[in-house]
Amino acid sequence: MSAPVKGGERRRKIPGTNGHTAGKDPAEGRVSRVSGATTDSPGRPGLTPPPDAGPPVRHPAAPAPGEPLGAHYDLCFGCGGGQPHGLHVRSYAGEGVTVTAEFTVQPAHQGAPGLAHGGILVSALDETLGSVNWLLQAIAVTGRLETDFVRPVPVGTTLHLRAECTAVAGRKIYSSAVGRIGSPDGPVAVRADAVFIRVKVEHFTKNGRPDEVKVAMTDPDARKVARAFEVNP
Ligand SMILES: CCCCCCCCCC(=O)SCCNC(=O)CCNC(=O)[C@H](O)C(C)(C)COP(=O)(O)OP(=O)(O)OC[C@H]1O[C@@H](n2cnc3c(N)ncnc32)[C@H](O)[C@@H]1OP(=O)(O)O
Repeated sequence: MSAPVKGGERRRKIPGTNGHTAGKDPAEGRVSRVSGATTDSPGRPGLTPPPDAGPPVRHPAAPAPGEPLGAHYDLCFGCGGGQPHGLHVRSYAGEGVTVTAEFTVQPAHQGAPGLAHGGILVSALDETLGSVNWLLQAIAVTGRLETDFVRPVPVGTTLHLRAECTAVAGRKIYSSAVGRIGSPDGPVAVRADAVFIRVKVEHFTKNGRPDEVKVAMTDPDARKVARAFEVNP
């Protein structure tokens, strides 16, 4: 199912495309799968923006490029400081509607001996992609996330992630991300495309634990609260 591509990296063969991805990966300087070939299933909402999608617009109140985004919730597995075995992803606003992030693989994150578990890598991608929504000042949850695992990631590696919003259509926010080993220019280990769906705070109070949402909303860090719950579409 995979076709070899440059540098020994492999990409999924996309049905009907002769194995080539038509799109440009923002981190690779080519057209993204999101805007090019589709992996969408018939009758299922997918990762290809519809024709009426527009470019993402960075919100005027978005943090400046280089500014750390911090955690949106202390107990978040991806970014929270209160999860001993969490990922402790550190993310930073980038130019435009982009985010960079770093995640160091710990022994608690292993799948095979000495190597990161694939689900952990997806979580790091999800966290980074989710942080991009803050630059739109949008509260959104992951609807769909598709990942290519390109290289194994050893324990102790710092994964350098970069995510970019590529399109917005109504409540749908389309983004892509890449994770590189050891440095922002290192070899690609993982890539992902995702669609996030804007939600209101009721998504968390109705589906989660309302009392804990209330407590989180009293956090003295007003920016954290706004990022997590208060910026509504
Ligand atoms: C708070 C700060 C966060 C910072 C970073 C966090 C990083 C981590 C992010 C996460 O991991 S979030 C947790 C994982 N995700 C979830 O738990 C979401 C679970 N799913 C849902 O709650 C609902 O399915 C969802 C809110 C996504 C959609 O339900 P709705 O009833 O609100 O939407 P609806 O079904 O009416 O669909 C709205 C639009 O989204 C589209 N859509 C919905 N689900 C989709 C999907 N799965 N894939 C693609 N598109 C989807 C749908 O086709 C439609 O498009 P159109 O407007 O064009 O008609």
